[in-house]
Amino acid sequence: MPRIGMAYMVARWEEKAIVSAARSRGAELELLHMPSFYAIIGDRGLGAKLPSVVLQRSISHYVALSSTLLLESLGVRVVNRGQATAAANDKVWSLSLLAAAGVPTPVTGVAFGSDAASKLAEEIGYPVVVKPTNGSWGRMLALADDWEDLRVILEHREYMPQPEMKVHLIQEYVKKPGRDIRVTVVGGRPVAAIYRYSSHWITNTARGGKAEPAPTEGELGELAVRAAEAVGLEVAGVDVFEDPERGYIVNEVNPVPEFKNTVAVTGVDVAAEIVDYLLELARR
Ligand SMILES: Nc1ncnc2c1ncn2[C@@H]1O[C@H](COP(=O)(O)OP(=O)(O)OP(=O)(O)O)[C@@H](O)[C@H]1O
Repeated sequence: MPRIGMAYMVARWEEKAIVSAARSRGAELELLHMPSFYAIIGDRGLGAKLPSVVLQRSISHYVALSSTLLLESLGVRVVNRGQATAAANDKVWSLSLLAAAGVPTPVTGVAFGSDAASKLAEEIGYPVVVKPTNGSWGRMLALADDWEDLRVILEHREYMPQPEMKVHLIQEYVKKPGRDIRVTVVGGRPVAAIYRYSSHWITNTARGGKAEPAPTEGELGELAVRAAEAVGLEVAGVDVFEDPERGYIVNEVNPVPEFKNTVAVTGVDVAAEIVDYLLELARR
């Protein structure tokens, strides 16, 4: 049996499900607890003692990226790769890759000062969404119906000390039908999909929306796979909006997706799909 591993920080529902899926396949999944882990960059001797394939599940974007790059320097094959994780963690980077691959996305612009941001919002057309380039769980997302709203949002951002707050990512507001879609892609296949409903415009389940199964076959699944591939992700949570005129458009791709709700709603064993993919890579 090939050796596989999982880099993690805290064992959420997902990490526990991955451990059980490996156990039920008789596979040994070695747990690499990132807060206790350290290594010299490029130490191939240490790399030889580690599992040849490691799944990255660290909850912090920063730890996930740095520990992936560190493990890669030791010669470990990490899922997802560092390059893909870096791109997915940055909305400007990932949206650029999606656009280059011809994957439809919300019209998005970037401005680096308040005047420029106001001109950009005019060009995109109100209402607009302002989001951090590296956010998750819908944190710090703001909706501006007009210039007055945008002025207040930009003023708040100007006073925030974080340098990334000077990068204004402004996006058209997509008139989605009270829901969005999360497609989970593993190894180039759309394994499960759910609709996430909410009366609030932020429909992520992380904010408490309800969910239902969505189809994985056909256009939706194919688009999600193209999006994951464009960013180089092997395991991905692809967030898709339904636009009344353009149809499916990809909002973003997540490199360490949560899938508890997806499993509860669809019954698909996402953890088993991930473990099978790791085992397949480790056997190569
Ligand atoms: N341009 C938009 N138009 C309409 N709704 C949007 C738009 N952008 C985001 N939303 C809503 O806000 C939610 C969160 O947005 P987004 O996914 O960009 O934020 P996030 O912080 O990266 O969340 P996560 O990474 O947890 O999915 C989306 O699921 C969607 O419901």
